[in-house]
Amino acid sequence: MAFWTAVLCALLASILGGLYLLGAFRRRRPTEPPLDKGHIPWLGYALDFRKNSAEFLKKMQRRHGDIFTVLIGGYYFTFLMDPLSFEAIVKAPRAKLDFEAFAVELVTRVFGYHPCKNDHKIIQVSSTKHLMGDGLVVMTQAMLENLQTLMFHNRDSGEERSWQQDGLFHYSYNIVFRAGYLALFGNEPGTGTQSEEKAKERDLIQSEELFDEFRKYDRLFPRLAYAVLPPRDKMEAERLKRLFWKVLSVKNSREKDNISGWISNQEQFLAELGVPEYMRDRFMFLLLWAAQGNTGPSSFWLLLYLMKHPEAMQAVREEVDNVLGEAGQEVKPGSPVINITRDMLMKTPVLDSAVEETLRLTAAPILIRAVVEDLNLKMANGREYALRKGDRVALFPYVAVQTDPEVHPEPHTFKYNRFLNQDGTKKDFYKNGKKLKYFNMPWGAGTSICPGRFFAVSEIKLFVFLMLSYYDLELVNEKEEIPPIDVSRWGFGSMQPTHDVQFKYRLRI
Ligand code: HEM
Repeated sequence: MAFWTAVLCALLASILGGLYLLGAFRRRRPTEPPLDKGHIPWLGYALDFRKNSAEFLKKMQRRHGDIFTVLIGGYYFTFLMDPLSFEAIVKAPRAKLDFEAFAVELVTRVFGYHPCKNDHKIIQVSSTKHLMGDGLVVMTQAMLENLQTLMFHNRDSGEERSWQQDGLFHYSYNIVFRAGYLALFGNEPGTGTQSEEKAKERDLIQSEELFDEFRKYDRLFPRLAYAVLPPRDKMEAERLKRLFWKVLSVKNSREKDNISGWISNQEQFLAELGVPEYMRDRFMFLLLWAAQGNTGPSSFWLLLYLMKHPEAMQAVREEVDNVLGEAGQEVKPGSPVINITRDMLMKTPVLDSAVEETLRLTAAPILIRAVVEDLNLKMANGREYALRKGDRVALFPYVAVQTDPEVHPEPHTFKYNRFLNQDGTKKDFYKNGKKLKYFNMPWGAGTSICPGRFFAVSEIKLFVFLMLSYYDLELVNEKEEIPPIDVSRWGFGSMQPTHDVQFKYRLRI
């Protein structure tokens, strides 16, 4: 009898435990945000969220207002949709809201890298030194040289004087990815003129191959991150991961010239902390992904918007020509390639606004923090909400602010000078009559803000600068509409189009 009682108790306990895990007992407490668990136990709204996060969140916002908690794949996410209240999340101390807990899981799954507790600090220190200030001057120069090698390697062959055709997304992503990769991870070594030419040739070939493999991984990435890859794609992702670990390995990098301080410093820091070499190889893959997965797509969108908006193209072209003129440079036949310095890139308010506008429309990260201890969240309207330990808090600025018509009128229209006042100074943005601190958040915010943002903007601007200075650009079909955003990638940074757009380019001189 006692035996059967024990079995019954164990059964009951496991059923109750199972139901608890499935979220059956969770009820909204009086001070908590509205709770919506959906209809599927444990999964909650995972399928709707995964299908189109932006549409799902807009629907929830209409239903529940500016703060709500939803169940997604076993986790309770509280979404805060009021940008006036973002500060409370962004500035919360790590002891209360932690961004790393979530990142650890993702990074292990997608890069095979097991984070150590100093990673974030190492990234921050190296980025401040090498991707900002004086470090950025060096990186801008390296990026420029590699862009020029890739874009003009057959300049004298006469080939580029006639119209060339390509997909604009493919072209932009390819060039910006490869130039960024070479600027960060170094070039093939070459000594003497002959072998220098050979080294450049090897750079061209190797970076092209790497880009092809990167794109394969890129396409798998959203489903890999959500852990929903079918077995065959999972195997392919595994193959690609191993390939990147090998190509970017510490051992291979020792053979390179011009490896950036950003890469070598971080590798050295990890080595000093005793992180084994095979794990450092994996970290390099993480860095490649973070550094090269967004800038190419963003460059594509910017060029496309400029081509679809002649008044924007004209304004940016004029600015680029003026900056070149002021620096005493001109693009003319037989002249050496132009030199674009960091200083020159600081004198382009119109291009800056066009970049910012492009990112507003096409960069859509989701910021996620784990709630480390129970806490009260104070909203800008004075209301307070209790957040539970173990839940997650999330911001999706693309919906909450970047496309809010009150903050950015006609939010889905590209306006190249949206971020500028008449006198060329930077504009302020308001909601409910209050000035917003967070009105565009392509880089995230707070401790997890993108440490490569200044370099990223330099990369995009250099690319556009060169494209506009050297080439006439036209869409093959001028009437072609701007393609929609691929909604499967919401939350991962720069969005990609559902399909490419054919364009033509020809040397202007
Ligand atoms: C248009 C281009 C880019 C966009 C839109 C972008 C956006 C972002 C965002 C939204 C995050 C994380 C936010 C979060 O988790 O809260 C991030 C992280 C990061 N980004 Fe960027 N990024 C870009 C380019 C770059 C470049 C060029 C580099 C480096 C050369 C870079 C390096 C990193 C790194 C290392 C992290 C992780 C930081 C950490 O975990 O401590 N990014 N980026």
